[in-house]
This record gives sequence, C-alpha cells and structure tokens, in this order.
Amino acid sequence: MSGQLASEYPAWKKLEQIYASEKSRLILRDLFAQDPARFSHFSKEYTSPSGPDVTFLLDYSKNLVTQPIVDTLLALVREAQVESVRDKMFAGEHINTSEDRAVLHVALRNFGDFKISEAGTDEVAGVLEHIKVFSNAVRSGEWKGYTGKTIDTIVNIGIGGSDLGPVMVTEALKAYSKRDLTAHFVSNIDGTHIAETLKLANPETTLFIIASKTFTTQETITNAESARDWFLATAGDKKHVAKHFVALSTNTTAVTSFGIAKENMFQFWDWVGGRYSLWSAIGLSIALVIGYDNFEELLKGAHGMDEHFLKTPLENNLPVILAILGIWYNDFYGAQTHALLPYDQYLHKFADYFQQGDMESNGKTITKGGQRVDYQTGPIIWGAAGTNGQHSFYQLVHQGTKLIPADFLAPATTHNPIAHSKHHRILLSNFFAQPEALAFGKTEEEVRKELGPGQTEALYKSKVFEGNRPSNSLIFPKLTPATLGALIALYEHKIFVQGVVWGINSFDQMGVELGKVLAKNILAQLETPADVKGHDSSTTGLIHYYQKHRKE
Ligand SMILES: O=P(O)(O)OC[C@H]1O[C@@H](O)[C@@H](O)[C@@H](O)[C@@H]1O
Repeated sequence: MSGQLASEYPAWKKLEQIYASEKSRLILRDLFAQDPARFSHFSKEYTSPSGPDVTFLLDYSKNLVTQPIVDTLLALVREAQVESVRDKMFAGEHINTSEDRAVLHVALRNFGDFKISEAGTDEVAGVLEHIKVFSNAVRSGEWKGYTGKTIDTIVNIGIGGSDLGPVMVTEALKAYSKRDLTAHFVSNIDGTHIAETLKLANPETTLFIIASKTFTTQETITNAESARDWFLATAGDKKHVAKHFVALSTNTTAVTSFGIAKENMFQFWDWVGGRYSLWSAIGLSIALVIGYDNFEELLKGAHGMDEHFLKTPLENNLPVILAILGIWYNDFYGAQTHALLPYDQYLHKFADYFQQGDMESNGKTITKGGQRVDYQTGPIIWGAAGTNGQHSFYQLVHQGTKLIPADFLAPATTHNPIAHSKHHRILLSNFFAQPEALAFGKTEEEVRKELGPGQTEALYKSKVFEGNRPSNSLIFPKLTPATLGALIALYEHKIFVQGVVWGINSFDQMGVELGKVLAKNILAQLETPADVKGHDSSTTGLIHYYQKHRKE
C-alpha cells in the first residue's frame, strides 16, 4: 500500500537478505567477466514516443546489481503501488495529501492527450500564449521601456524553485540565447546580490521579472521592493513600473498591491510545486532568453518523457530504473549521497538544480501515514561539471572511504567544436574513463608490476584503486532544448518513484518553515540588546556579539 513503511514490504526484506548474502560477490570485475553481454543487458536507449526527436543511451551496467536484484527492486516498486500513484498524479488526484493539492507539472507540458480534471489545467494554453506574445515583443524590440528604448537586460528576482530552474535552463541552453539580451538572476536576500546586479543595469532598458508562487517570500519581495525603489529613483513616475515590472505568481492580490498591472502578471496554479515550476510562467525568463519556440521544445521534450514514464513497463521504464538503483545504494549499501556529474559546461547548474528538486522533495522522515521511517530517504545531491571535479573532489570518490554512486552525463556533439572538436574529444575521453576507473580500479598486483620492486609498501598500497564504485552513464547526441526537457523530466520522475517507495510526500516542504518563523522573531529583536529574549545562550550570545560590533 502506498504511504506505508517501505521496510514492511516483502521485497524490502528480500533485498536485505540478498544484500547480506550477495554483497561479497557483487564485484564489477567479476560481473563483467561472467557476462560478456552485461552492457546490452543493463543499458537502454530512449527514443521519445512523441514530439521532437530525443534520444539517449542510459548505461547502468556499472552498477552493483544482478538481474535477480533488479527484479526484486522492481517487485518493491510494484508492492509500493508506484504505478497506481503515478496514474493518480497524471489524473490530477490530490496526491500531495498534507496540502490537499494535485501535483501537475505534467499538465504544464501536456502536448498529448493526458486527461486531467483539475481547475486551472484548461488555462495552461492561455498562459503559454501570454508568454509567447510577451517574449516575442521583448525580444523583437517592440516592447519599449518608459523612454522608448528597447529592453536589453532582464533581471529575474526569485528564490528556490522560482530561481533555480530558470538559472539552470538558461545556462544549459545558452547556445540558443539571444546575445543582445542579458539575463541576471537575483535570489539571495543579501543586499550584495541585488546591489551588484543593479550596477550592471540601466533603468531605461531593464525588465524586472518578479517570480514568486506565493508572492510572500521575504527574500523575493524585499529584493523586488529595492529594485522598484532603484527604478523609480530614475524613472520618477510610478506609472512607468508597468513597462519594467512583470510578475509570475499564483497570488493576484499581492501582485496588484505591489503595483504590477494585472495584464503584466503571468498566472500559474497551486498544483505546480515550486521545484517543478520551470515549465510554468516561472519559465518566462527562459522564453525571453532562448525564444518561445525553444521553450516549447523544452516542454515537448519533457512531455515525451512523461509519456514514457506513464506507459512503459517498469522493467524498461528509465525513471524507474534510476530510482531503484538509487534505493539499492541508499537503503542497502548505506550510501549517503548521489553525485550528478555532467560532462558539459552548459550543464554546470544541473546538480544545484536537483539539489532542490531531490532534497526538498525527498528529505523527509515521516510517511504519508504519519509514521517515522526506519530507513534512509532522500540522498544528498551534489556535483559539478566535468572535468573540474576531477581536479578537486574525485580523489575521495576514487579512493575515499565512502561509497558515492554517480551519474555521468555527456553530449556526443558539442555546440562549440573549436579546434576541430579537440576539446570535446578530450572531455569525452574523461567522461568514458572516469566510470571505467571507478568500476574496475587498479589492483595491487597491477601497481607492483607498474612500479617495479624497491618501493615502500605504503606507496604500493596508496596507488591501489579498489574500484567497484558504481555509476550510470547517460550519453545523448546534443544538448537541445527537447533533450534537456526530457532529462529534467527523467530525474523528476525518478524522485517521484523513490518518494512513493519510501512512503513519503515528495510534494510538500514543511522543513523550510521553522527557520523562517524564528528569523522573523529574531528580526524584531535585532535593534536593542534588551529585546533579545526567549533564546538559548548560544543564539543570545551570537546576537549580542552582532549588536556590539555592527556599524550600521
Ligand atoms: O515562489 P515562492 O513562493 O517565492 O517560493 C520560493 C521557494 O520558497 C521556499 O521556501 C520553498 O518553499 C521552495 O519550494 C520555493 O520554491
């Protein structure tokens, strides 16, 4: 039953037994030697079932699994009724039970025929049209600032899901961008972020996009007010705000009271989770940077993955495969983290994006049924674009004491084939080499042979790579908007599957609340030392130190 403790499923118990009895035999060198066809048994090619052509290869053969283990993990997915919950999500049922909301990012990119019954889903096409018309007007220069000049700078002000998606996608698809339109993203409440950004902007030619689902987020509203003050300091008349400020939100009342005209508001709905919102009006900055047609390609690429996820049997279902491999390491091997390692500079924000996507979704300890889990849930997500990581943290990944499952991603073709693609060949040689080194390592025997006699024992030993470190490799022809859309949706659905197996609600974020409430209380006490009340001695001591040393 979905929402129950994962550890109560028969398949879970079986996996515990398999882990105990098989672990010592799950050695990649041996598994590959025993099965010359291991690559074809454990790799799958994705082809988009509809929409623009998207294809990629997922090779998961370098994982510590056998077919019986994969089968038992799939049995776990069945016992957790993942397929039934998936169907409920696609139908618009309120699977976000704590907030009594539907979870319908798939409705934002429904270029097919998913039948969804939820208020607002019939308005999606209208908002896309609004995005299209507006982004075309700004990009073509038809939309003018208050002095009649065209817009050359956009500043998206938002945080969390209202920032990370647009940042990641505009970076990832920079090759498709309009070069005479500069995009900035301001998120942090630290005044430095908005102040440094405004130094680069001209009020006559800058468009501010205030992106906030709730339109109550302290950081975003404070940054938006400072941006408006900065703008009005030059523009003077409040009526000019209409040409330079638009809002992306579900909260019409708050948007209009900020002073943004209703026609400059791009609507979305409470069934769009913040970390799943780049497909909604929150994607306006994406459409401005890469053009509406490319934005639509991104959505269509994601829709293709939605169809794949909805209709493909579990054993061939790529989000399911990624999910079960993650569960195997997270819950049976005790891995704490999962690394996302794109060998593509354009994807340098991919891990940051899925830090929120995964950790805010599955960083939970209470099941939907209200029980405390007795197993690990969401992993720590981290990573960086290759090959930079190789010269910093890969040492620990190769020879440290921790098991770090990783996904390697790369395009076969670069957008920048400089020096006859020499750079890209070097990049890809690393993309192929790292999973190989992690999986197969280097034995002491090999080290001794290589170094010859006469070295210290410590040196022989320290040059050994134990290997047997698992990874997935995902290679695609080129990073197009549709391909990126499919990749993002792949990981979204992976997170979904894991959340259902763990019995948690992947779609609320109660864990962000407590700190917000405490900060509000402390903000009211910061002026005067005598007001600092109700805290532990550590917090009181820290605030007193600040009060003693602040200059302004
Ligand atoms: O888009 P708004 O409402 O400003 O929220 C921005 C972010 O706030 C955080 O506290 C989280 O809840 C995120 O999921 C959300 O994306």
